[in-house]
Amino acid sequence: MSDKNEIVVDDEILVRVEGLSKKFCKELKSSLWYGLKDLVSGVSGSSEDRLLRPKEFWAVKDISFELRRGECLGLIGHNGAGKSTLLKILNGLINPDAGKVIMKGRVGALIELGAGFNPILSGRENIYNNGAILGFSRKEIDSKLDTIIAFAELEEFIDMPVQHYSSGMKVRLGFAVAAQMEPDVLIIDEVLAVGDLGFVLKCFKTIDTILPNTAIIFVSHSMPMISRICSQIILMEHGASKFQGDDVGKAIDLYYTRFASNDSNVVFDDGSVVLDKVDILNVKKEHGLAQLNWGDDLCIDLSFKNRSLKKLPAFNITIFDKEQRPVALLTPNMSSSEIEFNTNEIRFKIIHKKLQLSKGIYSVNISVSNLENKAPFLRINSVLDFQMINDVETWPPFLLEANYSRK
Ligand SMILES: Nc1ncnc2c1ncn2[C@@H]1O[C@H](COP(=O)(O)OP(=O)(O)OP(=O)(O)O)[C@@H](O)[C@H]1O
Repeated sequence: MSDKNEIVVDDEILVRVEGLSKKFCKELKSSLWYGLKDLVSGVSGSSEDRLLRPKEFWAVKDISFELRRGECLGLIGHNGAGKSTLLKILNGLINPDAGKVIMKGRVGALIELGAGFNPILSGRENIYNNGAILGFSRKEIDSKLDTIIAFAELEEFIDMPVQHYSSGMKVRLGFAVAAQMEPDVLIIDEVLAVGDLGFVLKCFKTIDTILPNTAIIFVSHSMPMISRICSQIILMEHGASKFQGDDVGKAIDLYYTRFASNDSNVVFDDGSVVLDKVDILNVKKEHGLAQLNWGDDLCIDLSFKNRSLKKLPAFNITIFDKEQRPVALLTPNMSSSEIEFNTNEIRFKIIHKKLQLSKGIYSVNISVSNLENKAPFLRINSVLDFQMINDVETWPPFLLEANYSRK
């Protein structure tokens, strides 16, 4: 087996990770006992490292990747998938049980809110501390200080102890230090989500600026953010890689598919009408999920039991994307609409021709209300999910058909 020092990292590759694994124990008592046993027997590095003992599990399992300057790796996955643990190993905060990490150059990291800061020191003193850790001289930090403080927009509070900063202020300072110190490798965990929109936009602008000279590893649950900056993705599940590659759209689709559920949620119900059946017609289904090709007709079949309505109500069908943003409303019915309505049931089909929603998973909310005064009778969220299939990757919610012709 080759020794860690023998591996030659080619010039361009800034991060090389090989077969990285980390196990944790679910129970404190066993964890302490194993820790003691490992200390005594000095098993670190032995073949036993690859085996799980009772109550242990793999938080990170056999992860490998390479990253060059200008590349941004997105780590995505459900809560507890192992993303932060992987980042902490990369940043040297915890040791792996197996595998190797080779990093080149200066590593900037924004991992946990406030981590890397001494809470009793001021923002200014922390900038000097962090700069020194990154290998900058006092003179070099002096020359960057004003830019960092201005970027963090903390001029007024820079001499206040960091323990009194708000979450957003800590993130501003952390990102300003990490990004303005010209890192070769920049590691960013979920923390950006704490900043306000203005700061997040500023961070993205900075990431765009430094990316050509930096390798970035970025963890987020926000798929718009991931798709905005990442050139490759690892989708983690229970520590292992479920998908790895540069097809960012495919990775995000897979991520969303894991959260697709048929659980509907009644949010308002006065008992006057009951949903009996809802389905999408003329589609193929995979694992119960209706699949439409881009440009297909959307045809929803609906039946309600009528308990007490005397008049035809209004039906509002809203389509949401997987981030739960409303993307479209189907035009509500009018009193003249051809809906089968009687004292027992209400039945109809609702058709939208040539649906041009972008690739991805969507859910449908239904509300039934009084046609005249809009008073609600029934509202059900996520009454069904469907998936739009398309070869074309698009991030805006619609891919609208367009014809190009001579003037
Ligand atoms: N020090 C620790 N001791 C024991 N278990 C730990 C420790 N740190 C993390 N874990 C466990 O490892 C697993 C992975 O956690 P991790 O924080 O890496 O997940 P994550 O993908 O970053 O999740 P999230 O999206 O919630 O931030 C979880 O089951 C967590 O409980």
